[in-house]
Amino acid sequence: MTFLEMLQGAQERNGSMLCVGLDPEPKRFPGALKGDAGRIYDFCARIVDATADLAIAFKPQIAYFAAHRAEQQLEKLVAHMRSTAPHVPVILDAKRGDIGSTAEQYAVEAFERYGADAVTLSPFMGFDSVQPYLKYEGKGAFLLCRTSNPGGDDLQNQRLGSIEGSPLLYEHVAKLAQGPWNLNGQLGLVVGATYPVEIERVRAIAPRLPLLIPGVGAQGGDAAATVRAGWRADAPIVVNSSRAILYASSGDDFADAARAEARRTRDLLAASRP
Ligand SMILES: O=c1ccn([C@@H]2O[C@H](COP(=O)(O)O)[C@@H](O)[C@H]2O)c(=O)[nH]1
Repeated sequence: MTFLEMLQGAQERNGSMLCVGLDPEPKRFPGALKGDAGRIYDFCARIVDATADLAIAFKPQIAYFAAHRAEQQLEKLVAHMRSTAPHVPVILDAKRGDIGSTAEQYAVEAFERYGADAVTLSPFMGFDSVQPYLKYEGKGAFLLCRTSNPGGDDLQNQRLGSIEGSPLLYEHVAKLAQGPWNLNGQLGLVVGATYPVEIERVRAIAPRLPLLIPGVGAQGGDAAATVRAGWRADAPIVVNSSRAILYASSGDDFADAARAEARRTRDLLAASRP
């Protein structure tokens, strides 16, 4: 089954556009887990168990594991997701981007070591930095396009020509991903929920691509405006929330609180569909 087929399946089965982001910070863990980097797996597995029937995808952010020397816990966590929620795809948020020979190693890391279904990539180094990932049949890759952070303006909103009407950089990335770069049909784009106008623009350029949309929850993006701008029946949107779900409670009820916040967000997204 391809990544896109998995996404469609999870969207229908769980009635969801919500991606549960896994950004574990031991200092924010509750109770007996607090401060213990050796318990990252335990914390995340509880979140996975509590939200598996509410999510279109899980998105572990690799930095939160690597920073704590917890790569083996990430491997174990992906194996746990496979057995608990085999229908929910795993997007490894790694934002890789390097020359082809190095990209090949990053692709092995994402798809063979961790067994992810999709990965996030920076398109900044061009097509040969993306190509190694496309050789993995059925695996997905989301290219950073119009990111959720304010500094995204610095490059992504620059015009590529001097005349009025020349495309902005993020528009050009969307065109490449929708067209000539999409060799395996599994490319998608990252567009921030903090910029719904740009989501609408990306949707117009790339009507058939899945969009990974971080920025609701802790970053304050407008969930309803996001769905209005990006939703299409035939191209999933994957709206990520990490901290707002993971740290919905700092007490021993953290998994129940995470479930309640995930359900609230899933239902808000569903109710905002045009
Ligand atoms: O443009 C982007 C691309 C990726 N991210 C990642 O998404 C989550 C957001 O976490 P929240 O706690 O929901 O704010 C995090 O892993 C980022 O690295 C993004 O925020 N914006």
